Amino acid sequence: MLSRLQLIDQIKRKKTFLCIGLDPDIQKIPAFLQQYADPVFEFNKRIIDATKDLCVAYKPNAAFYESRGIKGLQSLIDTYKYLPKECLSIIDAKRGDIGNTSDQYAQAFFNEEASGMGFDAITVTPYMGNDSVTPYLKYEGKWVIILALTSSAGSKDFQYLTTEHGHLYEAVIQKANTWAGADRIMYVVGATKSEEFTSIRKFAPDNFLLVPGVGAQGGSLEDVCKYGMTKDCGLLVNSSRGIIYASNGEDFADAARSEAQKLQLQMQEELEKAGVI
Ligand SMILES: O=C(O)c1cc(=O)[nH]c(=O)n1[C@@H]1O[C@H](COP(=O)(O)O)[C@@H](O)[C@H]1O
Repeated sequence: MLSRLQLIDQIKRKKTFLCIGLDPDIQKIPAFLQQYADPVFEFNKRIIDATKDLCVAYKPNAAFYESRGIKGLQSLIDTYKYLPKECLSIIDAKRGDIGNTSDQYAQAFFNEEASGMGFDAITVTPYMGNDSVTPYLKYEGKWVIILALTSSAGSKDFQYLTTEHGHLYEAVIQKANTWAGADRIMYVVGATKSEEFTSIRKFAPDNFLLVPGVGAQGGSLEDVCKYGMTKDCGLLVNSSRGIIYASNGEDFADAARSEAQKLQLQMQEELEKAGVI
């Protein structure tokens, strides 16, 4: 469990708000790892060892594990257990279902005794509304990260629809911030949408935003910070492929470290510019 204060303290101490996405595609990880009993876990372990001082969060995306069946689930459990306790552990599961079903999803990812996994945070879709999200918020101290404005091109299909409360993504933020436990809600806003951060901050002045889309998807870290950073930082910026696949040779962990370091140095500059540190 990681409180808001602990998260902010870690950001200031490490001078970074980097979240590293652990999205290991078995086809893309270095071939020499195939000699290990669990190549995916070995890959993640080495990435984590090489980067843990440069980031404040790790985000395994469930798809990359579930696609490998039982073996993948074991890699995910072992990866969860290996994550440094000081870092925020986010399971990127993008779940959303009726309350009775969400209870089971929440147990799967939050209740370590039941499932072997006790992540600090989970990504969820808001489409089914309050009763689909409250089962996650019921877990004291856990974070719920709601999709608001995604980095995908398809975000324009629904998220920009006009409602009486502004665009749909703005209505989502206004509504979710009234729910019990809203102080433990973060929102996903894509780095590719930096021009929208100002309006998002009107409705979510204090919430942390999880921002994927720098690196492989081309979002600008500088713009995200310019429009989205708060006095407490308020941002977790994710990069997955840009870091974990920096090399597919034996030096992959060193290469991942140097990509993470580049982002950390830019983040330090932004934190200094904004007076956070
Ligand atoms: O919820 C997410 O993390 C997410 C939301 C979004 O709008 N866009 C997005 O790319 N993501 C995830 O963030 C990661 C981005 O990976 P890279 O593009 O490789 O850095 C992937 O795990 C995506 O599933």
